[in-house]
Amino acid sequence: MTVKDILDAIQSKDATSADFAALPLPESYRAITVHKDETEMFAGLATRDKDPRKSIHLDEVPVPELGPGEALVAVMASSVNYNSVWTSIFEPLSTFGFLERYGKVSELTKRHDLPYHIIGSDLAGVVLRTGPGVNAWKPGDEVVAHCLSVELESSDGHNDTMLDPEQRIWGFETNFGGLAEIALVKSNQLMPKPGHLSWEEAAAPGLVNSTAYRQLVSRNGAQMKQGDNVLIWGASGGLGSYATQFALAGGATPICVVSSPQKAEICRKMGAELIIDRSAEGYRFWKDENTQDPREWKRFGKRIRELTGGEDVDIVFEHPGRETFGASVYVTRKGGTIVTCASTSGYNHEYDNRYLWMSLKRIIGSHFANYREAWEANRLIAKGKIHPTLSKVYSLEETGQAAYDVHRNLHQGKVGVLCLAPEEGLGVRDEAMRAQHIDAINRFRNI
Ligand SMILES: C/C=C/C(=O)SCCNC(=O)CCNC(=O)[C@H](O)C(C)(C)COP(=O)(O)OP(=O)(O)OC[C@H]1O[C@@H](n2cnc3c(N)ncnc32)[C@H](O)[C@@H]1OP(=O)(O)O
Ligand SMILES: NC(=O)C1=CN([C@@H]2O[C@H](COP(=O)(O)OP(=O)(O)OC[C@H]3O[C@@H](n4cnc5c(N)ncnc54)[C@H](OP(=O)(O)O)[C@@H]3O)[C@@H](O)[C@H]2O)C=CC1
Repeated sequence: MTVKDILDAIQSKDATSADFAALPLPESYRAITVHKDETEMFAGLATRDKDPRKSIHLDEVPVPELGPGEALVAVMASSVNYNSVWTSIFEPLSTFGFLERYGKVSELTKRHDLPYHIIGSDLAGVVLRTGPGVNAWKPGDEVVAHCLSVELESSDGHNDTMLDPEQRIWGFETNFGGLAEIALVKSNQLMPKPGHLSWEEAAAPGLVNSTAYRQLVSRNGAQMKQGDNVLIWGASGGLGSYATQFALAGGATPICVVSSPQKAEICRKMGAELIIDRSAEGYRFWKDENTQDPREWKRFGKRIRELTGGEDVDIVFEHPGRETFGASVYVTRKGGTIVTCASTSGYNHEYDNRYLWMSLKRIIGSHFANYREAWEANRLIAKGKIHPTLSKVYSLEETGQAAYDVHRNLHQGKVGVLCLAPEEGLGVRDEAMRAQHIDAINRFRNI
């Protein structure tokens, strides 16, 4: 039995759940990995010069044992997230520490502590097997998976599962991720695959869409409302392309920050009208490595006021971190919110706290999403209210290049990866709905 037989079953129109359940599992499968004995390979290099193409490998690996509450999924497509870039450059720390720590939780979690890390935090595919205690999903189900892995043995996580002390990001802080032909997930990561999308389109939104939903829309985040002005950094990037759609769909006004006319055009195509090209404007929020320039914050704020007709922003959707955070705090309206989920340009932020406390602003930390938030975000995709922002699709063999593109900010929106899917465009089950939204689905393609 090989993965080819699995693919044949998925592509045959009449395979039933019983047929999938009867398919023997292969002994091994192909997966994107980083290697524990290479974690020092980039020592001494600047972040920018650490090249994911050198650390990312395509290996044949054994199928992991299936535990209670888990599912093995045949992965048709996945996508590249920035967390896989971090893993591949071993920053801010090697992810093998996470696997070692997880391996100590129980006899079963020991499986995760391996000399290789199978990475990837998105997938679209078909359930192959479910473990004991799984009733909601069965072999043959077409699914996407969100990346929240929780144990939920402590009371702490039972109001909001993101607060579980054993909360992990699957494929980053756990092994057996989605950039592979087969993945191991907890069954409470599974959600229905939107029928109007191909495998690679369905795999693209997952992580960033759920994150942007919690960060901007959810009561756990900024609770955006109609009429809010929302400043969105990297508005045509992974997170930003969903934040922009949420702002528009929710009756808010996005002020999109991008770094090229091409990216500005993408934002216009999404329906945004207020756009700032940070490269063209030449903002230098830092005079040197240690000193910010408040005059530049003010120049940025003035530009926002010009665009909004004199208003400041209610919410800043933050993730660049050190480079922009001082400006983000400054330009937020009195009583407004800066909601942050990352620090791509550096995690030691500096801002002038007088502008925070005197103007009663709030900083909210946000991280991924709980199952319900991920479900609601996926539901919006399934209803055609929010669309994938897939630009380019790579083969599994080319994942290193795909991660390099994201690391170097050469991409737009999301970058997809075909895993078992032999070509793009497969897996669409609802052609009528697709036809209704085809222009929006293709907005980011091949630009
Ligand atoms: C969905 C996608 C998301 C993304 O893309 S996010 C971007 C990528 N992710 C990242 O860049 C984050 C990567 N992770 C990290 O950098 C680290 O992961 C953290 C900085 C988040 C945490 O570091 P750590 O070393 O794990 O945590 P500690 O808490 O500093 O150290 C653990 C030890 O410190 C003890 N400790 C914790 N809090 C306290 C306290 N308040 N007072 C005293 N001790 C404390 C603990 O118990 C434990 O101890 P013991 O080692 O003995 O188990
Ligand atoms: N905590 C969480 O749950 C999550 C955290 N993240 C983190 O968020 C970050 C962004 O992820 P994602 O959106 O997928 O990445 P992308 O690279 O797809 O998009 C980020 C965008 O941010 C902009 N940007 C990058 N650097 C700077 C800078 N120095 N100043 C201003 N803008 C900048 C770029 O847009 P432009 O050049 O056009 O301005 C870029 O397109 C990563 O660090 C990632 O790890 C991501 C998802 C979930």
